[in-house]
Amino acid sequence: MSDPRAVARTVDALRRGWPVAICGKDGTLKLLAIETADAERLKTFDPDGAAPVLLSAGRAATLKLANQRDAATPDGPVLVERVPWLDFDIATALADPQLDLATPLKGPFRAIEIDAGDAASAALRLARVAGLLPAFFAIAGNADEAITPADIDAHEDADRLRIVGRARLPVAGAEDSEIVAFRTDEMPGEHVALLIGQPDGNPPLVRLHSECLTGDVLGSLKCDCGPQLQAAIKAIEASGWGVLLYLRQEGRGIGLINKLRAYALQDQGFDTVDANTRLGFAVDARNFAVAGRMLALLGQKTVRLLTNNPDKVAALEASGIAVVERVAHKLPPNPHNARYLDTKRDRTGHQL
Ligand SMILES: Nc1nc2c(ncn2[C@@H]2O[C@H](COP(=O)(O)OP(=O)(O)OP(=O)(O)O)[C@@H](O)[C@H]2O)c(=O)[nH]1
Ligand SMILES: [Zn+2]
Repeated sequence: MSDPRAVARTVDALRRGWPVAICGKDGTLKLLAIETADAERLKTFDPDGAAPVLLSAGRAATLKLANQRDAATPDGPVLVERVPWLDFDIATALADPQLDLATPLKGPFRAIEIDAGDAASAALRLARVAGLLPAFFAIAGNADEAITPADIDAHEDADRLRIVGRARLPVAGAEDSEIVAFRTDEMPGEHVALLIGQPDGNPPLVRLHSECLTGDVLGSLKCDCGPQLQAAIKAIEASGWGVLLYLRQEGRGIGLINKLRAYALQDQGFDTVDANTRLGFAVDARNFAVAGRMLALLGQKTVRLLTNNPDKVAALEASGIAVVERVAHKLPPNPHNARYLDTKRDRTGHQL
């Protein structure tokens, strides 16, 4: 029986810099997240200084470790051999690509075989759930308390979402609106839907908006999120009726802090795609099954979708929602987001 609450406890431990353990199909790994560790914690966790460093394939590629990996798992996690000079500071530099320009890495680093590959892959997923850099000290061996990869999957299971509250919410541009809030028992993020207007027999116009604190709240010009959010409310209102889903998937699912790390890499010249990859994340880590579940709970299984992103259409369809029309949602560029929009068009298949 998988236990999603165990993941909540594990995420909490990771963020406090405490060791955790994952028991996979092929072995158990005891893990210490590098981001929240320090030299003293490392000494307690690994008195012999022998724990290898677990990194993502994307980070390993930057470190030129990719070609040393087991050919059977080209996208899998990478384990870096621990040698005496690989101390806490060097491990931190391995973990965080923001430091690459300031502290050119020494090396040579050597990738070694991973026995507990299932647990290692799960550890990288867990880092994303915790909003941490995907980099750990990892020791193979037994642990008293360990979560399983299935626990992590259950933690993200959209089917566990339910409606927990609703109220009338007139908003600027759409006075006849109702807000509906969703959550699971385990996840801290509370997704909301704004139901705009009244059903008129036609499929609702639906917008899936992913949280962007910088764009939605602070008016960041680096992306198009803020204007897209406001324009979506207006477009739905003008169409008669529809639903805006506000999904708590900040930074395309990697969390605010990791998105800001991606921004720092963008300041160094990398685009939005390469920044995510260099940090060790997928280009898009969002789970749109969440949106499918929310629409199903609202009784809307057939929609018109406001998006330029064909992946959103495909993902909604895969979660059982019929998308009868894609409606373009383009906003004029500004000097700060022109490159971001070009990258969306050229590298992530957005129809712009
Ligand atoms: N990781 C990362 N996330 C970003 C970046 N810029 C914006 N975001 C996030 O991207 C999400 C918005 O997604 P977009 O890719 O802009 O657009 P989309 O939702 O895929 O597509 P549309 O429906 O066509 O707008 C929000 O969660 C933002 O926080 C970035 O440079 N890096
Ligand atoms: Zn944004």
